[in-house]
Amino acid sequence: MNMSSMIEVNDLEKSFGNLDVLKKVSFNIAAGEAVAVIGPSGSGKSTMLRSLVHLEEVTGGSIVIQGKPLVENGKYVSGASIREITSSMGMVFQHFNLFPHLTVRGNLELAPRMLKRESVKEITARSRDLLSKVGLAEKADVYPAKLSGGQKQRVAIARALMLNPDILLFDEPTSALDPELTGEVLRVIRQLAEENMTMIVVTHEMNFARDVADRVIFMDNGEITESGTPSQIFDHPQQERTRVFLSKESRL
Ligand SMILES: Nc1ncnc2c1ncn2[C@@H]1O[C@H](COP(=O)(O)OP(=O)(O)OP(=O)(O)O)[C@@H](O)[C@H]1O
Repeated sequence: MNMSSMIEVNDLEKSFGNLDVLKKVSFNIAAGEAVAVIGPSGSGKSTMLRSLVHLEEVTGGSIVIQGKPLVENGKYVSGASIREITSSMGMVFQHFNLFPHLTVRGNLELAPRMLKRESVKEITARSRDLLSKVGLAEKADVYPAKLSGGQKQRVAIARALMLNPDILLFDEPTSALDPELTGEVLRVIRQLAEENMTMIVVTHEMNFARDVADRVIFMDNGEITESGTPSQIFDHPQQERTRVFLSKESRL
């Protein structure tokens, strides 16, 4: 095993009935790498990401997280190990998934308080720090309904950071936002990348993928058809399908 490998995926397969959504997908993510996953709608990007945190069952292949097997021969390991392994990963969803009945601070503190790994004092200190980090210190006692989409997503990122994840997974974090609100969210993700957080970002934001990612993975029809530096993918795409996709992406 490569010791700096945070995620190793080999021949991952997923079918919904007759539909093969992931067809022997393989990739590695190194510690500190920021990887953007791009590709046409329905190509399997979200399914791939969700498989890493057991939000999907898979039908074949293996996943190893920080040297620990999570999926072997298409089967997740036992329940306790799944929770232990997936707890090293934080996930941010397209639709924020905040708890509407909890304040911003309540959203951040819920999981750490339930886990009881540290004192309430430590938890409240960290939620204050993380809300400052995402520029929302003054919103701690507000309910999500009172926030803009961009603010909600920044709360969701702070919440994901509360459990000190080693890896962050973003599933189209700006796709539900009005264009004028994407910048504030992308800035936070960019800052995390600059701090060398290991991350996978599924995105339709081509400029972001080009500027922030260390590596870009292109998925098409359930397969990784290209992987390389942003310059390799955007300036010299090898595959005709990649060229067609990039030329159609209106935000490029
Ligand atoms: N629960 C499900 N049951 C059946 N089919 C599903 C299910 N979830 C996803 N699919 C199908 O799997 C395929 C891949 O979906 P996925 O969401 O992973 O693609 P994607 O690349 O993330 O697309 P997008 O960019 O539109 O979000 C699609 O054809 C989708 O319709």
